[in-house]
Amino acid sequence: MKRRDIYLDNLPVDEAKRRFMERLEELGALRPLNGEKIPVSSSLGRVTAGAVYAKISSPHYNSAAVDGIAVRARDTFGASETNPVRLTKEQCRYVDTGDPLPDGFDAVVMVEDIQPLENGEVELISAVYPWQHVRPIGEDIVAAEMILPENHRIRPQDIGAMLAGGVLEVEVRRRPVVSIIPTGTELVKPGSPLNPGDITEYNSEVLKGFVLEWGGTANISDIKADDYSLIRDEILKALSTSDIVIVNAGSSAGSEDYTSSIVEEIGELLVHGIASKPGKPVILGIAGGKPVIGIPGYPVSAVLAFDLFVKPLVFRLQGTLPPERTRIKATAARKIPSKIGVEEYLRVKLGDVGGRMIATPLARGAGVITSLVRADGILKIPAPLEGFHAGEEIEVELLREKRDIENTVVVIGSHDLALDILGDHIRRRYPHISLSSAHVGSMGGIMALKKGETHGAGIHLLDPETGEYNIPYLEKYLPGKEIVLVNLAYRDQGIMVKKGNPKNIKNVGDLAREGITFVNRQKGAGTRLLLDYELKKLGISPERIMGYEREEYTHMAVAAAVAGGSADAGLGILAAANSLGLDFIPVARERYDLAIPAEFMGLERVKAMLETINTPQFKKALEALGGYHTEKTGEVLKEGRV
Ligand SMILES: Nc1nc2c(c(=O)[nH]1)N[C@H]1C(S)=C(S)[C@@H](COP(=O)(O)OP(=O)(O)OC[C@H]3O[C@@H](n4cnc5c(N)ncnc54)[C@H](O)[C@@H]3O)O[C@H]1N2
Ligand code: MOO
Repeated sequence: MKRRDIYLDNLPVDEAKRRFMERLEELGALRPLNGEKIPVSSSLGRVTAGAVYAKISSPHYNSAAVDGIAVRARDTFGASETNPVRLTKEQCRYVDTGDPLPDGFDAVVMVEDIQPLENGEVELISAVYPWQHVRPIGEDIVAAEMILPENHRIRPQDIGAMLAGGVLEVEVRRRPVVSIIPTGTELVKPGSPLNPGDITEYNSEVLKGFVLEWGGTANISDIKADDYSLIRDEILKALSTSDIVIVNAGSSAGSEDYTSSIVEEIGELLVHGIASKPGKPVILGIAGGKPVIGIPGYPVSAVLAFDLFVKPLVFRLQGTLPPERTRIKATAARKIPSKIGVEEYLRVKLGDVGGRMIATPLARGAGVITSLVRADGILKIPAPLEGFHAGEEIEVELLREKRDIENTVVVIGSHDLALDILGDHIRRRYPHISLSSAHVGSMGGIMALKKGETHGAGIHLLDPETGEYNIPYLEKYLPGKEIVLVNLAYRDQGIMVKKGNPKNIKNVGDLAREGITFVNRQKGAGTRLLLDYELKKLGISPERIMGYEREEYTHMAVAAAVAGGSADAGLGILAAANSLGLDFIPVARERYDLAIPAEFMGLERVKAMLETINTPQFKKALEALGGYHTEKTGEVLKEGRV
């Protein structure tokens, strides 16, 4: 009979860590690994397994520190401008920087400070003291002196010091070996044809990448199906060849989640389940004196749990501690709710706007690996908190350099592929500048402008009264604010339907037909306002559209819903339809603008953005998407107080 594992614990993260580390410590499993001798020239990044001592002194002879003449200091005593001292040929020798100091000499005078005379003699107008401008034996390193202590991560300058000290080989800690076992009957190797239910196995490569960054090595085993004895045998094999064993997935409460029972059978199960989100179903155990860790299957959970529990081990086995991430203070852009009793790790985007660091949360789903790709930082919400209010000060751990964030222009508002292309083109022209765009709809963009949280808003808001785009909304919501309104493009909006238009949808009116399911955009999205405007013109009430309430946040998400078959139609841009092979029924040509507060126009990153918008390369790339029109692209449509 299949046994279903139920979580044993819901331990606070710190408590789980303490329990695990203390037991490993008791067993001696955290002792730094033994050393191995390797050439100094390939020791970069490795950790010394013992102190390193110099074999020779550096310099190993007394050497001239400058170009000039070697002298005996006492011969120069008393020299002054009014009483120059004359040295004979025997009393001086010309030397270059680095030359050995000739026998019997004890100082060097810089070539600039001597007055050569015709007969080979020289005149000095100031005295020198003994050993002036001489690098004596051992100035840098004295033979037998300690160059590096034990447990020191070797840097380029350390390599220089060792080689100068005559050390050619160094004893470094063996790299910790981490075995990673991907499990799951649904998993297939990257590149395999994908049938419904198949999942591309990529966690192991992500985890391996981290192990390498941390100084270890990783072995990835073949994918193991969800089978108790297969997984157990693989763990036993891995224990004999590695220092840490990771089982990926199968850590939750599913009927095929065996890891915790296996750990109980072959060793000691210390923790199953922590009060963290993501990362909850972690398994911490020990077998054969080595850590065996069950890491959740969802990619973000996997990365987080790996960071919490495996990173410290990889560093400890090398005799070091993990580096700490930089923390900065930021302001929460919106309310960030969180469940009490669970420590939450939220990925956030950061924007440096008007002197404040603004943090906007990214998608929370544990399966959204791109939230980690896009994240600038991690916000840890402590278990006792219910989250944060909008505007509250929070502390964020940086995943990117602060300088890169400070060189990022923030555009919040409606989603448009043109922004992705713009970001790419800005980076081509200015490698140090990036564009970060958050997709909250046109109205969300205007609100972000109002709150001073963005350098620009991407908007396409049609005023149903006047038929005018954007300006009436700026006047209404940002009265008196100095704004520069720049056109990004005109674009075709239309109904996206499956290839061949199987439901024969011809216009907006058809969306209300029996049997048609629709997928909408979120409230405040310009595309949704356009739909409402078109429906109103036709006198169709939204309730008649099946799926009007279903909201997606981007054109691509709407296109994906249509391509995936969960909706028959959705409103969006031609480029989104094209990219997923959908048919497109044009509805309107609309104006998509960037609204930029005048106060930001002087910023280098904003200037770089506006300059890039005006390049022929950018316009050409936009046109190539299909459905974009660039006649007005880059044109300032309004400037000044609205
Ligand atoms: N009834 C409950 N179900 C679940 C709970 C719960 O508390 N009660 N917790 C959820 C949480 S939280 C997580 S996290 C997941 C993790 O469960 P597992 O560790 O058992 O992982 P799987 O269910 O096997 O996989 C989850 C997901 O990730 C994909 N996956 C797995 N391995 C890989 C890999 N190597 N590369 C890429 N993707 C991978 C897998 O196919 C699934 O889609 O459990 C919840 N369930
Ligand atoms: O805790 Mo799971 O790890 O949320 O996704």
